[in-house]
Amino acid sequence: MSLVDWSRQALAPLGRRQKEAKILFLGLDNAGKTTLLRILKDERLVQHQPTQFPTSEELRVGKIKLRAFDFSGRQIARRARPDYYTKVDAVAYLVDASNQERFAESKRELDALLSDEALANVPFLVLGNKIDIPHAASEDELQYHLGLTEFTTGKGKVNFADQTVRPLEVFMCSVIRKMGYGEGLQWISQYIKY
Ligand SMILES: Nc1nc2c(ncn2[C@@H]2O[C@H](COP(=O)(O)OP(=O)(O)OP(=O)(O)O)[C@@H](O)[C@H]2O)c(=O)[nH]1
Ligand SMILES: [Mg+2]
Repeated sequence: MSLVDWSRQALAPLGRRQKEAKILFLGLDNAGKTTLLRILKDERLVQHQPTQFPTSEELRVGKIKLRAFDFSGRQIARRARPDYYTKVDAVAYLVDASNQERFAESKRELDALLSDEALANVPFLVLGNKIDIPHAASEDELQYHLGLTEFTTGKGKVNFADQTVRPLEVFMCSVIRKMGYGEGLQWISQYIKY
């Protein structure tokens, strides 16, 4: 930690600042992570270059303050992330639901994340994006291809008495139409504890 960072931390008023939850936006390249993050951040729909370096943004979902981390989905960059995997409160995993050819690849990546020790018990929101494209997979089809059919935990209110399973749900969305992801983020925000 640099001296500047250290003094900034030391001077932050204790307990006054609301805690930020840490959420990772993951998924293959071209899934729509950066487009979603930009819309959440400043409501703007912008065409992006593929992400090169991780960035982070502060967001708000309801009362919850989030620090969202956006990564490159390209394979070569995926290995460089473990540093970011500590103390994660939630993962939003995006899949391009219109690109059936990459479902198997997306499943492999998702499986690797779900079995990553550092992310054990972290709630996962799977967003099936691009449903504005006519041949996009349905929610059932996507669940099937990602091998999640048996593992989703329910979209309703949380039953906190049963905390033995990792919260995991699939929500379909179209980021460019600004629909669907709001419900997903509301759902996952129930699991973010303070
Ligand atoms: N049709 C459609 N296209 C979308 C949607 N969301 C994103 N896109 C497009 O998908 C492409 C990739 O979007 P990005 O947000 O850059 O994808 P990314 O996941 O950040 O990709 P990397 O940074 O390479 O990992 C862009 O051309 C977007 O405009 C959507 O809901 N529908
Ligand atoms: Mg990106």
